[in-house]
Amino acid sequence: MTTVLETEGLERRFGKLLAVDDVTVSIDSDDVTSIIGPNGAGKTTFYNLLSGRLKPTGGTVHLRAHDGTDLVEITGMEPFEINRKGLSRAFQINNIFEGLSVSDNVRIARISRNDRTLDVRSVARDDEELTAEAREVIEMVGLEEVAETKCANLSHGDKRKVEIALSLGTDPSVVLLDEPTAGMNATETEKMVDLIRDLNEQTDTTFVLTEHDMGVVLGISDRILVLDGGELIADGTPEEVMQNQQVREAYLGGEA
Ligand SMILES: Nc1ncnc2c1ncn2[C@@H]1O[C@H](COP(=O)(O)OP(=O)(O)OP(=O)(O)O)[C@@H](O)[C@H]1O
Repeated sequence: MTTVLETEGLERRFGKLLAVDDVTVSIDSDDVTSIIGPNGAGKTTFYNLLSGRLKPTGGTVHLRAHDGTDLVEITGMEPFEINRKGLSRAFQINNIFEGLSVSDNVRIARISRNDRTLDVRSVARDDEELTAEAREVIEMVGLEEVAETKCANLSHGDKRKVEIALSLGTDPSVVLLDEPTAGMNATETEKMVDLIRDLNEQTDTTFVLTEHDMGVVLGISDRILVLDGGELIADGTPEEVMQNQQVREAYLGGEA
């Protein structure tokens, strides 16, 4: 077991409200981890604290960088710095350049990763390397057939794959996904679940996701973290979490 991401006593207050309340977790690199909880439980705030969009009012966050052996503290860093350290958040499609092809989108993600500038000459000079790197990422997510298609013309499912490709293009140690199957039909959902599981197993990247669809959560997760009222009320395997009485009451209304 290798810890890739760790929070200790993480807290975020908004006035009197504790949106994230003393959350301590360590995420294992072998696991696909899902974060669930009812509306307002603190999932988005937790993600925002991990990715640097919000500063915590207490506690710490540590990350194992892609090429590093030790955990480094990322608490309070700016989002771009955290991204450079190896934590990438895949937003729901809105960071894709719709007018560009899949391949060009991934090339841009690689350029930002490699500290290359968007200067045309430097892109041209690095062209072969960049193209090979982009192709590798595109193959990882299974978008070879639409590599030269403009993103605006892709299906919803393929756009979500591009979003994952953009994250992978930055060589992350951890990718945070926001509801990766939202808006997908059953076939697309199944393919996305398989893709995330395969990538988690076959790459050095660890996937963490928030998801409302319990079918997806149970199908994809090695481990589930349950937030309620900002507190971590359960942390375990799907079986353990589904058996947890507090989870049944708080999250599933005691019906499960
Ligand atoms: N910027 C903010 N200012 C004040 N309160 C906030 C802010 N952001 C979130 N909150 C509050 O913090 C709590 C947690 O919200 P958060 O969005 O993190 O929950 P969530 O689990 O992501 O919910 P959902 O599933 O509905 O997206 C809620 O009570 C919310 O109203």
